[in-house]
Amino acid sequence: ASWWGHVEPAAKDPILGVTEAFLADPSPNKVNVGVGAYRDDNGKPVVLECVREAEKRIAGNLNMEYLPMGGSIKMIEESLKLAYGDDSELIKDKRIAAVQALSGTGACRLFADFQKRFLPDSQIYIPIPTWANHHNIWRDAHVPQRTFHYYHPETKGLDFAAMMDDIKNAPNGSFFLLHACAHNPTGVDPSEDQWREISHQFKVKNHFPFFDMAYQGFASGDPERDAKAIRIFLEDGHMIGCAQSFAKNMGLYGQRAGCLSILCENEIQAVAVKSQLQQIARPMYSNPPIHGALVVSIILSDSVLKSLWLKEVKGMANRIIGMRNALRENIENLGSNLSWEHITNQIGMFCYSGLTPEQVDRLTNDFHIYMTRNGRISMAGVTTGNVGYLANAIHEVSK
Ligand SMILES: Cc1ncc(COP(=O)(O)O)c(CN[C@](O)(C(=O)O)[C@@H](O)C(=O)O)c1O
Repeated sequence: ASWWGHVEPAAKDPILGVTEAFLADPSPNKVNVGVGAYRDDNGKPVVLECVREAEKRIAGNLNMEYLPMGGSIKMIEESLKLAYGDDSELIKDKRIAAVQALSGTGACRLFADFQKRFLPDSQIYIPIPTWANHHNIWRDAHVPQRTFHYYHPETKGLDFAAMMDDIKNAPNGSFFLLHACAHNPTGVDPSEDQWREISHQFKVKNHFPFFDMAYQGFASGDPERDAKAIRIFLEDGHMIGCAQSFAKNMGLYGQRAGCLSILCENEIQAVAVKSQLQQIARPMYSNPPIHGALVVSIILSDSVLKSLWLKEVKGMANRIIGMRNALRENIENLGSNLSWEHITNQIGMFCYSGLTPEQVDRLTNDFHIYMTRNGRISMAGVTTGNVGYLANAIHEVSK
């Protein structure tokens, strides 16, 4: 008998499977608005100027040594300043346990495994809907999942009342997964006032907030503004966890550059927590990749390169905002009698269009347009060259 004859083919990943289907399509006017990867107005991937400059500085000073289990100290330092603030007292007081992670996915997984190991009876509340892979991550970490209301299908906005009910009704001291900005897949974020109410309720209930911040700078174009939710929670004294990614906002997708941080009561606790995070990493991948961490460190620690990065990330955000306006206008000009206001109300990489799975299938089969079946449109794939074609197809399948 064969060893692996019983192994079944895995189901297609709901997001990465769309990319595979797109690549396999020979049609010349195919459009990929599936995976959340930024494209320029020619539909091409972008390597930022600040990254190119960092690469020039690295070239010739090759270093292939192991990083420590916790990763690059410099990259961690710069990541924490981005998330917690340049002059954060918490950083000065060394209260943040932080390790370099394998991008945002790795940061979430490291946290989930840490949560399981040190609070084995805890569970986690995950928003409806959320990034598909969140469910896989906490499932594989064997942390039971609960859900909480987030998106309101009728208004295509936030279901704040239902969300607050779920927060109030959850057992005290529950873990909640929160998207810091640019919620995936809905593009719907709480307002600043709503974040303040959420933070207050989390204090009342002593809930634990775990922020997944995969798009800092990508939502509004301003990393400081996109960290507002985290800053509100920190001002209110919450102990938080935070997953950071440099995949989108620095275009380092394949470099797998990210950071996991856990705010502790004091330095002694932070040292203990960091040492345990390293013990989880060691048998998983031992230590993280060096190159992406070097690029991030060089850009964020050099004032000229950092301001170039800020300009470029704002440019990416602005192009997407421009495409939101263009897509909405194009569909409205075709005489659609549906409301498409949500396309410009929503923020970040994605538009939650409200198209049904069947309508999405028609977009793919009849128009060679690729998006996830939940109707999510990666706005980064929309260009001045394809926005008219996309609008027409959306109108055709939704009228
Ligand atoms: C909320 C959220 N958190 C974490 C990640 C992980 O990203 P990384 O590990 O590369 O830093 C993504 C990326 N999600 C996608 O953009 C997407 O939803 O299309 C895509 O990259 C993916 O992996 O699915 C995300 O949307």
